[in-house]
Amino acid sequence: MPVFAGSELTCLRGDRLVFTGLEFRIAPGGALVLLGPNGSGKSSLLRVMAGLLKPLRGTLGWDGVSIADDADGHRARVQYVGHLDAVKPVLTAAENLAFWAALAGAGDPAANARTALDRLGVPHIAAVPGRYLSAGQKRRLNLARLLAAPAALWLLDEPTVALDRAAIALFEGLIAEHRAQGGMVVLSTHTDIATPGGEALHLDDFTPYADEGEGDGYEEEEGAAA
Ligand SMILES: Nc1ncnc2c1ncn2[C@@H]1O[C@H](COP(=O)(O)OP(=O)(O)OP(=O)(O)O)[C@@H](O)[C@H]1O
Repeated sequence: MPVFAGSELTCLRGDRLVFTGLEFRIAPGGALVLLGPNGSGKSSLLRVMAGLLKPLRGTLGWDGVSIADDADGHRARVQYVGHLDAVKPVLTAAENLAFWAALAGAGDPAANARTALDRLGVPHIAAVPGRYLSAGQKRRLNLARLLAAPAALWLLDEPTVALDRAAIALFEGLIAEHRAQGGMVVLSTHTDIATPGGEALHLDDFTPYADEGEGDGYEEEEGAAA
């Protein structure tokens, strides 16, 4: 059974030490909920977990194999939904999803796209260009990626922002289904998202003391986007 784990993780953004000595472990069917105030490092940790940001120190492993030694394998098992929109404005909702499905190697990307939009309760937006979608519709479209391009590990940055109550309930059902099939979920949130049996990880438990950093701590990373 694969286990996704991080050990002694330290993260630097610009010249700011965001967290240090962070540990986590997640098994098939598991859920990890990242909690903490603004700026405590939830998005940074998700990006580290996705392999998009290199930790300053520490290791990440999947089934005992270092992610650093198997970047392609890790990319294939991860679906990362950040809070910046990944919706291409000139493509329709269905084309956006089919693009993601094709990238993940789906046999019939258009069919995956249709099914995913149905499951997210928005089949009617299939032919609507991304630029005309409402904030909540865009969010549903981003989450539909999880179904159109399936992956074992879902990494979700504030996934319920802009969602209405019905969509949140629907999304909680999708998480439960994914976990029941052995999938894993890590998500950050400032609200309650039902993840029965999930574990909470409080980022502020790993915040270094102020004098451990250097400078003003707000120097931007080279070529980085949060
Ligand atoms: N590209 C960047 N360059 C420099 N510093 C950054 C960059 N991105 C984030 N940071 C800093 O890293 C720290 C952690 O930010 P992060 O976005 O991970 O926090 P968060 O817990 O997700 O916050 P929120 O709850 O507001 O979304 C913050 O102090 C932020 O200013």
